[in-house]
Amino acid sequence: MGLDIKSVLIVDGVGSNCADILNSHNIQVTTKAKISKDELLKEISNHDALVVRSASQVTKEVLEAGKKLKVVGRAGAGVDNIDVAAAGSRGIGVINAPGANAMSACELTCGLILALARHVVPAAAALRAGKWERTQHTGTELNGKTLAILGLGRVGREVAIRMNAFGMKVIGFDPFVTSEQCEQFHTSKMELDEIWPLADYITLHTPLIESTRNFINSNSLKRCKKGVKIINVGRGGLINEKDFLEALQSQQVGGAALDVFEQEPPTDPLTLEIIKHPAVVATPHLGASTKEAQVRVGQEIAEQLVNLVKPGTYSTPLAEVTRVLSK
Ligand SMILES: O=C(O)[C@H](O)COP(=O)(O)O
Repeated sequence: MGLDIKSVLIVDGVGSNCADILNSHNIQVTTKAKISKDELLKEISNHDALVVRSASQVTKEVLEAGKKLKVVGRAGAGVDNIDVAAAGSRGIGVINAPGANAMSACELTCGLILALARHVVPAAAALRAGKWERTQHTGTELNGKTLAILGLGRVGREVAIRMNAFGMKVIGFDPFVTSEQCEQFHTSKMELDEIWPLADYITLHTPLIESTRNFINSNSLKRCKKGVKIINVGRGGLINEKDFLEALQSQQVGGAALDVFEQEPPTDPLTLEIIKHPAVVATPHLGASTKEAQVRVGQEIAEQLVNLVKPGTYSTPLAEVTRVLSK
């Protein structure tokens, strides 16, 4: 017997295919591309399930207001915007679509590494402003440089495969991946202490949890090569922004490409100073923002929800973050 899900609230601009699939199974859908915290608190009481991307914060308060709420679906990978523990203690399941946007996040990461190496963004901005600057934008080759990947999950290992093809030496850190597994994607597994002094580029692909918060801080940065380049398409909280700004100002960090921030959209003056720094390329959390990824995440979440109502309808496996649905 499946869950009784009659009405789903979909927010944060999740692809319309998600609603179409649910509708085709007679599940009612209310879609609000943008929703304020107050509106969410009010609206959630009418629904059995909620589908979000990263914009909405599914706090304990929201979960408590969801009197009928049985499931929260994350149309994407990271569940750091959902209070998973509070959901678990209320018997609310949390599901996600962990692999569905990995390729898009990987491709943005690779593009940003190339953009940093060849000064693409500042050179293009100068030319748009009418300045023909060639010597100022002499870059460096990636061939022979060392790329450190922190977090060798779905995104990290795809980045390893592609940047290896550019002739980069790929080293990586992930306590949950063995050296033998790393060999399959041409990566040398190392401890963090070994990685800092070797890396020319460091890219972050760990989830944001207590042990990874502020992973990049003054201590780690001072152990890096002067001029190290940092790419973050993971989560803003992985970098201590105060320490990072200081490292940019002292040129200890020689370049950075940042797609995610501690607060989104960013309003903190310190974050804004980082974004405006000439050595920084900043994008507005676009890692998963491709047509293909959005179709996949919308479909995966909708199919998982339908399977919870009518078990076995789709072959999509349940990506359950909380283990409460089966209780
Ligand atoms: O965790 C994720 O899946 C990515 O950061 C994408 O977030 P988004 O769905 O808000 O684009």
